[in-house]
Amino acid sequence: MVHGRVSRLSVHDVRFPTSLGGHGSDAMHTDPDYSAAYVVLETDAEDGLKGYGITFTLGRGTEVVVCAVNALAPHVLNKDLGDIVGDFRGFYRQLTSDGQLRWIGPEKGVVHLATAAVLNAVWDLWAKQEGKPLWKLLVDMDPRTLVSCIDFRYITDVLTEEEACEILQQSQVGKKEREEQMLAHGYPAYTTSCAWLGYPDATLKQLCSEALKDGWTRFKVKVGADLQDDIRRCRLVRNMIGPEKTLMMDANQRWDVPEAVEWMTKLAEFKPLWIEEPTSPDDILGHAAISKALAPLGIGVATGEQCHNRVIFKQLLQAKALKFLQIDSCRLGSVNENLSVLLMAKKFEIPVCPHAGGVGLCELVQHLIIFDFISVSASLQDSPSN
Ligand SMILES: C[C@H](O)[C@@H](O)[C@@H](O)[C@H](O)C(=O)O
Ligand SMILES: [Mg+2]
Repeated sequence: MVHGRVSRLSVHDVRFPTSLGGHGSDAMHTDPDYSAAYVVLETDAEDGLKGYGITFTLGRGTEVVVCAVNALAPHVLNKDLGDIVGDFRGFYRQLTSDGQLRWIGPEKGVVHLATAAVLNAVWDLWAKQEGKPLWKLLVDMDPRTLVSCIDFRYITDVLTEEEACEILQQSQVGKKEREEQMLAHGYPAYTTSCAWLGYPDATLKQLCSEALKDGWTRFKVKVGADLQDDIRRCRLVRNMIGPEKTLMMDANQRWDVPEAVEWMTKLAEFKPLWIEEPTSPDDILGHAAISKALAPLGIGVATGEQCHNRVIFKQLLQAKALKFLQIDSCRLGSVNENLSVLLMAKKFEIPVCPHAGGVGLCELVQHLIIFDFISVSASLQDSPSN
């Protein structure tokens, strides 16, 4: 039983100097300091449990998100946790509809990142009070309760509450076996850690050979800044991993649409499974054009880490603009909004491969993707997450 009144919300600006070693660097973020706006919720309950939630940020951006979290705090403080999760859709709607704060969103940008951090902390506290990891809390929840956490506003043309329930009902078959499979074998993953853009070739080689020794079979390489560099680096990695293992490429929004097609045509010889974020994350039709042009080369488009909200994901799916959908546990409005995107992806039969290249993201998103496999997609095909 969830209980307690929220008595304190604190938010910390946590930063790691990753830019010093070029860790996390890509064609657009050349000096990223992996950081987080880190929220802690306390209640007056005697169990002493706290809820921890983050949103991923980069360096100085963190101070802006911390401000936004503080601006949202009055919505949470002195609220009964039972009331919050008992009407989670209403609470999500309350946070995202704040009459003054929504002007600097709505449901996008800093204010949405802050919403994610706060709601991630609420979910964490709920799971802790139930004595379960988050994925298990979700897996054990009945479909009606699960969908009652989702705000369906703006997506009912594609997914209604009834349809969402049906999807969850249908996936009840084989759920127990899939849960056992996850507990025994875990979820397949890929690594990005070998090939950040700022790494010299020697580092790339060393990390790649270590990753191969550790048993990795899927590798993502950063591309997009300089074509000749990309050709050299992709050749190096492909030669090291051999023809059978999987290679993905990530351009972090560097290109215009025709440029993306041209550039990827030149990198096609390295047989990438996908090109991630080839262009602006807001350009739905641009992604669709790139998808269409690259399909004959066997290259899929992946995107989502900077996709603002469920509406953009809805349109990417409607426009057949992506072959791999990358949810982010901190960019969308926490579990609540991610649930709606997982269900839409299932409806369109698009595999979900979460984004996790940042501090804390792997830890968070594993809960969502394990839930997705057990309770929604029921498939591991084409779905490595990093
Ligand atoms: C700045 C970050 O490291 C990004 O480069 C990273 O999230 C990346 O896009 C990824 O897909 O992991
Ligand atoms: Mg990426």
